[in-house]
Amino acid sequence: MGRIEYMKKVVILATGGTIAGVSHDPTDTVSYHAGIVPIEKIVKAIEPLTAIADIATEQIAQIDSADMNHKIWFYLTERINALLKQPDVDGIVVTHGTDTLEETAYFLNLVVKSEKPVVLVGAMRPATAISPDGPMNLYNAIILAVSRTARGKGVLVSLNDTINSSREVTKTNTALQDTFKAPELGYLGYIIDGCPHFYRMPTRKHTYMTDFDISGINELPQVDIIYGHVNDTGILAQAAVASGAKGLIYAGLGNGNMSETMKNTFRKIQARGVIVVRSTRAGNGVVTKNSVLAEDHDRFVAADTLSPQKARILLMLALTKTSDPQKIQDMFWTY
Ligand SMILES: NC(=O)C[C@H](N)C(=O)O
Repeated sequence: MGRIEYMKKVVILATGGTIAGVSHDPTDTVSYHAGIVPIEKIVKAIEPLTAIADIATEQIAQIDSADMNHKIWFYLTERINALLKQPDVDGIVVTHGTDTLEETAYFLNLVVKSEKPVVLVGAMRPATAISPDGPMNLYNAIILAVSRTARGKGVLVSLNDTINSSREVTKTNTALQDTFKAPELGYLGYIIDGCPHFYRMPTRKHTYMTDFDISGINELPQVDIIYGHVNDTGILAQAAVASGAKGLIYAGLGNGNMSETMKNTFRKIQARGVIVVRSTRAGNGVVTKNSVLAEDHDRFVAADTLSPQKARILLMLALTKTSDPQKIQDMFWTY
């Protein structure tokens, strides 16, 4: 391997989160305010970054990721697509709060149109902690963003020395640094001593391979998530539709199963043209077109291995193209 001939360029789009968080006491790890420290200041404090890339920063937002919204998603998408069209930009890093990071990552995974690396990163400890995780996480994210091996693998998520696919990753622990995992399908790889090690490839279509283009639209159809439980009444599902939902994700029991009450509720809702997707509250596993619901195969869409919150994103985008349940089912087997 020869020397790097020119400095690769990475643009960091900062949205806030704990990586930019401030606490009163440096020993606090969960009591703090997210989204305070400007990205420029964070970058300046990480000396080794200057050796690996030419870095530009844009402060897109400064929020706790609980306040992430579709408007910011649209703007992020527009910026990322425009920046990645520039020949001098090699990759993008998005700093983000961890609570909804996986949702933004999967959304971008479906709407960014480039093979160049896009990496989402955050932190579990605020910037003011005795030993914050943000600086190392950001360093690793930049490493990935300039890496040839990260190209064409869809939007990636990197925290705690790991590399995850945005489709599969989820936050698994409320407070610990070791929280971003794809519990069942596994990490794509690790970053060790500033070097990415990939072991797996995402197999589902992403980024430049998808059919989704949001450049001509400015809002997504309303899709709500209904959480399944014993003695479910269907009232919340009906309320969602009454308030304008065009699609519902059912975080169902086991393999997307449901009570007779919910079957009847969802059949009526589906007959009105609202798309009903069966997902699971189990946290792992594939939701299939199972035999228990055989007579409803054509009525309800199966979410495959997507979590309810990611199924919601795919359904919103699918509804920008079609409201045919069969075509939407195909998209759930594809993305
Ligand atoms: N660790 C974090 O970033 C959590 C924070 N509440 C956020 O999502 O913005």
